[in-house]
Parts: sequence; structure tokens; C-alpha cells
Amino acid sequence: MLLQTPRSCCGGTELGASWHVPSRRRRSRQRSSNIRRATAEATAVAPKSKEAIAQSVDHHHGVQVETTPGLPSHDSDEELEVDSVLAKELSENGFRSTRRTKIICTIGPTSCSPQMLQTLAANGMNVARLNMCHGTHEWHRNVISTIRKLNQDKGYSVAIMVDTEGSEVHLQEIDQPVKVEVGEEYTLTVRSGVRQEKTIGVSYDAFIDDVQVGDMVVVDGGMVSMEVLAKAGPDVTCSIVDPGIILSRANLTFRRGGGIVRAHNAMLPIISSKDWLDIDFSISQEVDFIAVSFVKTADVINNLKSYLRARSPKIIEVVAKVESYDSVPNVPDIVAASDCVMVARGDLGAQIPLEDVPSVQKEIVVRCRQMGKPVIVASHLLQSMMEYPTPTRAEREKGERGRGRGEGQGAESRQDTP
Ligand SMILES: Nc1ncnc2c1ncn2[C@@H]1O[C@H](COP(=O)(O)OP(=O)(O)OP(=O)(O)O)[C@@H](O)[C@H]1O
Ligand SMILES: CC(=O)C(=O)O
Repeated sequence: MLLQTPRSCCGGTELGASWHVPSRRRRSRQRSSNIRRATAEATAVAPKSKEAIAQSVDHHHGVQVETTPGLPSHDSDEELEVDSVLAKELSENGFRSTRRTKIICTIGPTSCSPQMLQTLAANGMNVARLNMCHGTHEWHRNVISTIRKLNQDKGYSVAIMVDTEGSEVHLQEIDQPVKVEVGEEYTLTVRSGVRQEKTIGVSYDAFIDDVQVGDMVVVDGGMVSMEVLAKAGPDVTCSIVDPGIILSRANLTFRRGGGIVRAHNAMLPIISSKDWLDIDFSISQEVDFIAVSFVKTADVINNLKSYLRARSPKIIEVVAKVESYDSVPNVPDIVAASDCVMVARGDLGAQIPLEDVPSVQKEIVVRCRQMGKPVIVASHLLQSMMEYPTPTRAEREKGERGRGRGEGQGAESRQDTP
């Protein structure tokens, strides 16, 4: 196991993401990755003594470093060197080791304290992801400055990724995650500020027009599914079909006759006016990466890149999130236009049949590797660890296979957001 982060202090979804920078040999034949430059910028901090690093590794017992030399290679393709980090390398180079599979952690309220961020950094977090669906600019600014201070003072090299909200339909804020059971009835409403039992607000007014009786409303890519029983004015009554936990501002998709209803947000722009504000905020914070949600075509990436060229003194890398039905046919162009691609399996799995996700993931990983671009595979890597301290055998095996072959990219990474 490469890494196991601490357990969550409260319930929530897991998003694990890793990225795989192509092998050194391949990189040397291709343009050097912007990711490495951005990471190098982030690493230009006070060096940490070997002793201090060794101590911090000892101190944070969560780090489990693969120390067994001579494990069989997992890869028949010699180009794809097995990517693990040895204890010796960690103690000599700290977390600026040559491990090419990086670990991205989404930071939320249970992980934003300086102590928790330090624990995450000490356990191998390479990038902190800030999801702009949640939190205020002030909250995000604090997290960024805590991470920068850790980099400065402790010699970590954690980069910052801002992930835009995009044009998604989502639930309004709720105080606590809600556990829902089969057959329970919930009302989804476009009335704002409603606080009634079993009633949850929806962010998008046209929801009420778009959804039809009999549709299946899928929450957070399948964490919960509910069938629409009735519509009345601004309210939609639904019955829970697949039970689970509903989180604050969880996103919604709907299915009709087994297929995704694509029209529901087709008129919304990919980069909304709120996203542009978040992008300006990211520029002002000199973040390392901006991830664009629900990309459909390469145009949006090219547009953002030219905006960043004109506005940002710092080079900010653009990550295209492949998570919508419409993005799948455009993967080659999207990969070509972006600095990095994220296979955002949470939303992708709600938009295309689940059984198609692995082949889309594989196509993206292979294309990125061919083009020398980093690729991130996100969501549900170690989902069972939401409830149990150790990963399942299947998760462990999948992670190992992905790490070795560059297919799953399932390096053992996990973060918790409440
Ligand atoms: N900054 C934050 N403030 C409050 N809650 C957060 C924050 N970031 C994440 N969360 C909570 O953690 C959950 C998981 O976050 P994560 O970013 O992994 O998922 P998501 O919102 O489904 O992602 P995406 O919007 O990219 O599909 C969210 O649904 C939300 O409840
Ligand atoms: C990370 C993300 O946005 C997803 O998996 O949908």
C-alpha cells in the first residue's frame, strides 16, 4: 500500500484521485509536463532536513511505505515503470520523491484545520483540491494560506487545485447528511430557503419543468436514487428506490426510460458566471490548477486557457473533467487541448452506463499517456473506507493493478470530505 490517510471524523463521500505522470523515459521524449513545473514551483520552499523528514514520517504512522524490494513487476509494458516510492527515497527526498502517482485530497470542513492538513501532507498529499461547489472564498482563501504556510515552514510541496462548480443541478445546503431508506418519500422543491422535514431545495428553477413523473432522480452519481411520484407547483414528490446518504449540495441527474435526460441543463453554459468569479479568485490566489467541470468540447478549454494567458501572471494548468455524456465522443480533442485530464467517475457514472465507465477511463488514460499528459482518476477509489478502516481486497487489488498498468490509476489514495 502506498498510502492510507486517516479516517474521516464524520460521514461523507469519498473522492480519491491520483494522477499518473508518464514515465521519465517517455517524458524525456516529449515536452516536459507543465504539471511538473507547477509542482516544482510549489516545491521551491525551504528544504527540510533529512532528520526532520524521517521524524515526520515516524510521527505520522499512517504512512505505509512499500519497502519490500523485488516485488514482481505488474506490467508487461516496460515503458510503464512500476511506480512506488521506497522508504529510503522518502527519507532522502521527502515528499519531493520521484513517485509519479500523485495523491489529490479534496479539503472540506473536517480536513481544513492546520493539524489535519499537515497530517495529510505528511501522509503524501500532493495536491489539495478545493471544490467551488462548497464554501466561501474566504474559507478557501484560509485553506490556501494554511497550505502555503505548511509548504513554507515544513518543506512540503502541496499544490492547489480549484475545481469549478460548472452547470450542474444540485441540492441546496442541508445542515447534516441525511440517511434515507427505501420507500421513504421526500420532496424536492425549487422554493428557496425551505426548512421542512423531508424537503430539500434544488438549485435550478427549471428542474420543475424538466423532470417528469416516473423519472429516476440520481443523487451524487448513484449514492441515492429516487423515483418521481408527483409534481405540484414548485414541489416534486419522490420515493426512495436506492437508499443511502444524501449530502449537502449533492448533485442531481435524472434518468428516463433507462437513459440520462440530457436536455435538463443543455442550455446552461459550461463555465457559468459564478465559475468566472471563482476563476478570477483562483488567479488572485495564484493556484496551480483549475479543473473545469462538465467539459463537453475542447473549445471551453481553449477559451479558458486564452483568458488565463491574458489575465494570470502565473501559469495555471487547466484540467478538463470528463464527466458528461457529451464529452465522451470528444475525448481526443479534449485531451489534446488540456494540460491534464480528470476522469471524474462520480458524475460520469451517472451520465453513461456504469459498465461503460472502465472503457472510457482506459481510453483517456491511454491517450494521456501517449500525449505525455498527466491523468487523474477520481472518485470511489477506497469507498468502503468511509465506514471501515481497511480497504476491501477488491479495492486493494484494483489499486495495485491500476498503479502498475496505468489503467486504473488506482493508487491508494483517499480523502474525506464531510
Ligand atoms: N469546501 C467544502 N465545504 C463544505 N462541504 C464540502 C466542501 N468540499 C466538499 N464538501 C462536502 O463533501 C462532499 C464530497 O465532496 P466532493 O468534492 O468529493 O464531491 P462532489 O461535491 O460530489 O464533487 P463534484 O462537485 O466534483 O461532483 C460534498 O458533497 C460536500 O458535502
Ligand atoms: C471528482 C468529480 O467531480 C467526480 O468524480 O464526479
